[in-house]
Amino acid sequence: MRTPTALTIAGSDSGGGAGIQADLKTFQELRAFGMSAITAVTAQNTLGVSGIYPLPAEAVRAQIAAIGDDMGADALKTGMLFGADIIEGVAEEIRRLRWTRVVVDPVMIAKGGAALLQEQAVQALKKHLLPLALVVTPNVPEAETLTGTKIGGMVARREAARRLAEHGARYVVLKGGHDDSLEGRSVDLLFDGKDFLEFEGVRVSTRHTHGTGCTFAAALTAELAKGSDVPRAVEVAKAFIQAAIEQSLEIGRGHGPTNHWAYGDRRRAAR
Ligand SMILES: Nc1ncnc2c1ncn2[C@@H]1O[C@H](COP(=O)(O)OP(=O)(O)OP(=O)(O)O)[C@@H](O)[C@H]1O
Ligand SMILES: Cc1ncc(CO)c(N)n1
Repeated sequence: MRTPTALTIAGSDSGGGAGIQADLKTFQELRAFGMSAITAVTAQNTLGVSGIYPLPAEAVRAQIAAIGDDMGADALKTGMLFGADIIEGVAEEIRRLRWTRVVVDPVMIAKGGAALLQEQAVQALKKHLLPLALVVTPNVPEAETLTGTKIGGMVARREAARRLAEHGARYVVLKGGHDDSLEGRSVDLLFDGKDFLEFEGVRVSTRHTHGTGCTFAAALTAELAKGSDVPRAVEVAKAFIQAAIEQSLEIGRGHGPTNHWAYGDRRRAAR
């Protein structure tokens, strides 16, 4: 069998819990060959972001072109893109290379409040990238920014998912990490343009949730690279992040990373 390949176009997290580092660890755990195009370097740990150093849009395009013109990618995800010029360059490369298994994680703000996407870049994301997305994976605040509406509970989440699909994304996963209206549960909503599916997990009481969104989207991308359809890929991604949050590593003094090998450990133990 040909080796499945997965590409992440995202920012580097020096702390290793989010961004490129979370993505590559997740790809590896799920047996997809991981490749990366770095958009920005962040100085970051479990306490917060202390520096952001974006790369020129040209450098991001060159990395994507180097991969696309030789190795190809069975699926890709985008994470922190920072600026409108980077977004436009990424969108042009995705179109040029005719990549279709595209997961757009519309990363905007780090847990500590640092802006990972410039305000004026939100329009560029909507205009250039959402139409290329097979799946878009906003959390609740990101969906609020993208739709310009306040999202209070499950009914509002469904409405927001419909609106996001109108921007061109084929599937929308509106994640539930920030929705504490459902006591004891964290429920992700999948919309395919017609029907809704819900993916439910037990809400873990922990502060170690740094990089949950990146890790979830990376697991989804790895499964798509291996040929899964979107609902199945979301199911695996949900199980992957659930294990990674439950089996926390207790690293750092703040919001620690999730455990990227927990899902694999569970699978091996179950055999
Ligand atoms: N405390 C929790 N317990 C169980 N699952 C959780 C918890 N927090 C988040 N999740 C799950 O983790 C995944 C990511 O969701 P979340 O909404 O937190 O993403 P995010 O805000 O984009 O993450 P980040 O910005 O930290 O990378 C979803 O599948 C969500 O249901
Ligand atoms: C580089 C990077 N990407 C994404 C996130 C969101 O978790 C983060 N904190 N850092």
